[in-house]
Amino acid sequence: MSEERPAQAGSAQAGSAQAAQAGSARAGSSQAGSESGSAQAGPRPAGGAPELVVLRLARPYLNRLISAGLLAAVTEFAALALMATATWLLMAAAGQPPLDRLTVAIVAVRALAVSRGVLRYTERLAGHDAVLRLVTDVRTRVFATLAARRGAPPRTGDALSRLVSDVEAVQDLLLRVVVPGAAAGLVSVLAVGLTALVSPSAALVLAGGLLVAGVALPALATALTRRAAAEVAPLRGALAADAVDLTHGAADLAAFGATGAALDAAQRRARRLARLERRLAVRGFAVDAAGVLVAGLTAGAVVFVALRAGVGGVLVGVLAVGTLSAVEIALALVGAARQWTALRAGLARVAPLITDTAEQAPGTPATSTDAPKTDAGPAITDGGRTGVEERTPPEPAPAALTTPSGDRGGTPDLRFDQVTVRYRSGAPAALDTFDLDLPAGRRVAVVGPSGAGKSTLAAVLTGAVRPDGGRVTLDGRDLGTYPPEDLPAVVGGLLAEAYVFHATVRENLLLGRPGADELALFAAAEAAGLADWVRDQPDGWDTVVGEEGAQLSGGQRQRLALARALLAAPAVLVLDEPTEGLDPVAADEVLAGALAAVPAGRSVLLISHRLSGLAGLDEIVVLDAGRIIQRGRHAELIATPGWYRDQWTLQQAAEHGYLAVSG
Ligand SMILES: Nc1ncnc2c1ncn2[C@@H]1O[C@H](COP(=O)(O)OP(=O)(O)OP(=O)(O)O)[C@@H](O)[C@H]1O
Repeated sequence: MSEERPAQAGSAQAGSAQAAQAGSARAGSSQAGSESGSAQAGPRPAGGAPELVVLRLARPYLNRLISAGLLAAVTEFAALALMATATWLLMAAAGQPPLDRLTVAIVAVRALAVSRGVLRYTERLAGHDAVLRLVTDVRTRVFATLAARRGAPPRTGDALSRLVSDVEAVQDLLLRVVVPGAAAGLVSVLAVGLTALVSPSAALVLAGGLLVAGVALPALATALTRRAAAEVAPLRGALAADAVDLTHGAADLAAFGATGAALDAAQRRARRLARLERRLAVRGFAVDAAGVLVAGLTAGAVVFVALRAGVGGVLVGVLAVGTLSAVEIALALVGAARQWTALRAGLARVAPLITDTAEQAPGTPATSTDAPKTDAGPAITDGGRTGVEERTPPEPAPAALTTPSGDRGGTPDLRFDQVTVRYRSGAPAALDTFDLDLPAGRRVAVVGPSGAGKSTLAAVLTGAVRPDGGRVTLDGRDLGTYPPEDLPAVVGGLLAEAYVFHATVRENLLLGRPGADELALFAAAEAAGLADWVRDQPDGWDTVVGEEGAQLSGGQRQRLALARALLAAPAVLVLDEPTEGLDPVAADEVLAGALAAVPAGRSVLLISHRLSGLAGLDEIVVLDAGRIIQRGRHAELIATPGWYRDQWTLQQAAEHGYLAVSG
């Protein structure tokens, strides 16, 4: 079966060229390495091969590691000696010799059987003692490097994966590869030496068998599994990152109708991982079976040669069993090689973080291994359809926000009819018999104190919360009867605390309208007050915004989320606190820009705790504890005693001073 290339996996996962690019970068960063015959997942760290970087770090614990290796060798040798002695005892006893001739062997069998357990325990103790000390050092270094990369931190899922599974690769390298490998090598040499004392020709045959078991088969195992194994660790990292996006960004994915695509991408990745792991297991078992065959053939050949050399019957039996035992010990190298192959990608990911600590200054962009762009999730866009390649955005041509390409029909009339929402039975209603008409083209604001039920209204509209009573209809059709995938095109927009994905600005915007052209992107960014910032970035639309938009200011994050909602341009646009985190002047500008950008004929439901900028709206509804306590236009409401007028006065005073209000 031919190996699938990571890039192909990426394209399959995301179903588009752009996603393939991101997917291959995320899931297959090791491709280059594997193609060039190396299983590394990224560039070679400054300190050389990843294994050498790790082993160099192990220097302070060298004595402990050597002790562990020697104890492992003695343990294996004790096992071999036990088998050989027990065979001699059984075969010699068959001849019914005087008991005193067997005494030494009987005592030896007992001593070896007991000591094997004790030795194994001591070896494990010594090995783990050294390795756990080393792993603590490695974790500290990795953590320090990740923490220092404030300029371009890796994703939470990815960082977690590095801290946990990749660092465990260091542990496994020593405990499962280096120590048992060294022990197997040492015991093999001893076994050949002892056999040579009995029959040099049998020793030669044994040496041949041991070379096949300890060198040829491990090399075969490495060759058969290297490429698949190199893809597994980055895929696991990508899946961890998917989990972060799918959980933290669930509401936004749903609001833009992208949940299915994101889930599909994650599932494709999970299936790819399962396929690779199955392939690794099948090839691994095949090599194991070949190992058993080699053991049998070597034992047969040793017996044949020993008999021809005139070795006595009892000793031939000892040689046969000893050979089986020795080859089995050498076969541990196959397991070590497989482990090594599986560990290499993880080691390659962790090694730069060990060597980086000193060099990586805070704020320094990450190296290509960690370039956030490579980690950007392909699942959030259905990209590859923009055709926009320029690194620096050009000056935008004047453009109005256009609606998405598909004809969605006219704007439907939205109606809330006695809607009641209760999050828990017995708890006060978050929305209590709420009524609202939003005919096509109308613009309504819902305001009210914290906890009044404003965001609950948005949640009902996006289908995230189902009413306990009453109806929400679009052109008379119950909202609940719309397929979830159709709803975002009709009603949606900016949710409270919108999630910004660790991807480029472009990819974040395209979540709103996959395939939007650059003109549309600019129009939305302009309306949200983000375009100047994009133009100032060296990477323009390809600027990576960091996990949850960490590399943006709070205001920029909000503008990005607003631009995405404006780009989506559903028939009924919901804007939940669109100016949250902006200063009053910027908030007024952005709100005015956003409302002006909504095409005529589309409806707007604006949710806000800020009352500035609402004068042009058709209606303002004041909510308190889920109930409507006031409604009317801005001019009417500030002329009427009540919550709205009080709040307006307070907010104006806070923003402009009491003199401005009284004047
Ligand atoms: N997921 C939830 N589970 C339980 N109760 C909730 C949940 N979401 C909101 N509530 C409750 O419903 C009521 C209305 O909350 P909602 O978030 O709609 O208010 P809000 O007007 O948007 O407030 P704010 O302006 O502070 O965001 C509150 O009492 C809140 O505690």
